[in-house]
Amino acid sequence: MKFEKGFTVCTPRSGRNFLMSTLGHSTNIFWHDCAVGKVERQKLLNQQGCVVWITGLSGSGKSTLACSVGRELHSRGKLSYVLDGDNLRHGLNKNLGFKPEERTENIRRVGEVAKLFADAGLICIASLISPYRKDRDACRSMVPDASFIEVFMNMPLEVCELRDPKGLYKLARAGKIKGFTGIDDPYEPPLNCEIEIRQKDGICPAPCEMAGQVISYLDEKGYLHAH
Ligand SMILES: Nc1ncnc2c1ncn2[C@@H]1O[C@H](COP(=O)(O)OS(=O)(=O)O)[C@@H](OP(=O)(O)O)[C@H]1O
Ligand SMILES: Nc1ncnc2c1ncn2[C@@H]1O[C@H](COP(=O)(O)OP(=O)(O)O)[C@@H](O)[C@H]1O
Repeated sequence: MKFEKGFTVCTPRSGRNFLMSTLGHSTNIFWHDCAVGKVERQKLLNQQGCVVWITGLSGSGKSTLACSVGRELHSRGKLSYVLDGDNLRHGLNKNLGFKPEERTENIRRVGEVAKLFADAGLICIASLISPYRKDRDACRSMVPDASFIEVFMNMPLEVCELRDPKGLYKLARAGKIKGFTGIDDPYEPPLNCEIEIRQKDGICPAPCEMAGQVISYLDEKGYLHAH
């Protein structure tokens, strides 16, 4: 019997029903449910698991915002975890470079990890350039119940380039880094983000102000309490 796309209910000799599936390169794999589910974990933590996905150019302030939000949530007794693109490339994603298909795989993996953290009941804050719209949209569609909150760091390239804390724009302009986002690799701004952080009268909001914008959104949408 077909259950849903890719899944078949099978009843082996034990008599217990399993969902058997074929996904990607994996065949004959089974989904095992556990007694404690997301709802119970969320009650324990008094919060709703979700993914706050911060996207923007290098130097736009993604990591700064991610850490400020994490600190503010911690001070309110809420459990969060930051998945930072640069940091994950030191471990989980160290076999990936910056070719388009490698960035796509980078985003896919982080999307899957973020989905697990959200299922664990945490407020998962992912901060990656994630320059391609289709990759971000794929992550959005992985997370259930519309609990994917896309935050666009809408900082002009000139501001990011002026900051250049790691000297990477300088290297990219000198042709010493190829395929640098915003210079010779595209950044596709979101069309449907939940939150946009931008300059006001040519001034970037302070980190605590940017974090306040995200925290207010989470509070208004009920993520900071169990339902
Ligand atoms: N070619 C190229 N383009 C953009 N960025 C580069 C590149 N090479 C190295 N770096 C450094 O890698 C950090 C971005 O990693 P991400 O995993 O967030 O990138 S991506 O989402 O896969 O595009 C990025 O960190 P942030 O400055 O924090 O964004 C850079 O430090
Ligand atoms: N709101 C802000 N106002 C002024 N400077 C900022 C702000 N946010 C970040 N910065 C500075 O900009 C630089 C890049 O920030 P960072 O968080 O590392 O960006 P990203 O993670 O997008 O590369 C850092 O030097 C940081 O101190």
